[in-house]
Amino acid sequence: MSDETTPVEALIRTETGRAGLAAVLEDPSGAVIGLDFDGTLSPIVSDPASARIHPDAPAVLVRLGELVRSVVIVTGRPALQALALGEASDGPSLADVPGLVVLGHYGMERWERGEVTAPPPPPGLDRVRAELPAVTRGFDGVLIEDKGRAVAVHTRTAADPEGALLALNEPVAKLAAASGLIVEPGRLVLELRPPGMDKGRALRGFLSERAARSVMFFGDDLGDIAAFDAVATCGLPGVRVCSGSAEVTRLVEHADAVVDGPEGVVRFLGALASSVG
Ligand SMILES: O=P(O)(O)OC[C@H]1O[C@H](O[C@H]2O[C@H](CO)[C@@H](O)[C@H](O)[C@H]2O)[C@H](O)[C@@H](O)[C@@H]1O
Repeated sequence: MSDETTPVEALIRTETGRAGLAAVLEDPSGAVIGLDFDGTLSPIVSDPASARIHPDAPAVLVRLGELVRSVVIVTGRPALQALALGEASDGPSLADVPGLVVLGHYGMERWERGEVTAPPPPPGLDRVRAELPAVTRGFDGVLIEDKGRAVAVHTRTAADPEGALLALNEPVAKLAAASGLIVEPGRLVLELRPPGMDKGRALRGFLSERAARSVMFFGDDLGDIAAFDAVATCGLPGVRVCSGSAEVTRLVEHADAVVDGPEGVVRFLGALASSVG
C-alpha cells in the first residue's frame, strides 16, 4: 500500500506512464489532471444520493489546482450534483479547486465559474420515464435515478444485484433504442442517455481547448475506458490511473497505475502534489 511518503514514480508500472509522469513533473503548468467522480473521488455506496467525496480529496485537489494547468472532473453525474456531493463539512470543497471545470453527463454538460451550459434534454426521456417502471417491475430493490438528461437503473440494492443487471440488460436496451438513447453500462447500473458524447471525446476536446502539454486521468468504471483511450492516443505524454476495485477489473489492463479505490487515489494525488510543489 502506498502513501504520500511513497514517491509517485514508484506507483507507475508502465514505460508510457513513467514518461507521462516525467512530463507532468517537469512542466506542471502544462498538465491537465482529469478525474471521474463515483468510485474514484467518492467511495461507492448503496444509495447514489448518499455518495460523498472522500473527505481528503478537495484539499489535495486545491493544492494541485494551484500547480497545474487545469483540474477537470469528467462524470456521468449532472455537474451540479457532483459539486454538491463534493462539499466538505470541514475544509475546502470541490468547488474551491482553482480553475475547476466539471464536465457532467459524460461531457454533454459543462460547469465552469458557477455557470452550467448544456444542450436541451433529449426528447426520448419522457418515454423512458413513462415505460421504465414497467420494465423494472418484479425486480425487488431496483432503483430508478432520474438525472434530468438521462435515467439510470441501479441494481446494487436489489436482492440479486448481478442477476437483476443481467436480466434487465435486454429490455433496457430495447427501450433505450426505441427512445433514441443509448445504454451506458456501469457499476451495477444501466444508464439510458443521449448518444454523441463520451468521456474520451470530452477529455480530448478539453485537452485541445487548454493546449495541454501532458495529461493524467483517474477512473474506475467502464465509462472511463474511453478517457483512458483518449490519454493513450491524444499525442501527449499521459498517465492513466485506475481506482481499483474487485467489482471492475477491466480497467486494469488499460492503466499505467492501479491504486486502492478512492483512498488510493487521494494518496496518489497527495504524492503527486508533493512531487510537483
Ligand atoms: O462517471 P461517474 O462519476 O463515475 O458516475 C457514474 C455513475 O455513478 C453513480 O452510480 C455509481 O455510484 C453510486 C454511489 O456510490 C452507486 O450506488 C452505484 O452503484 C454506482 O453505479 C451515479 O448514481 C450515476 O448516476 C452515475 O452515472
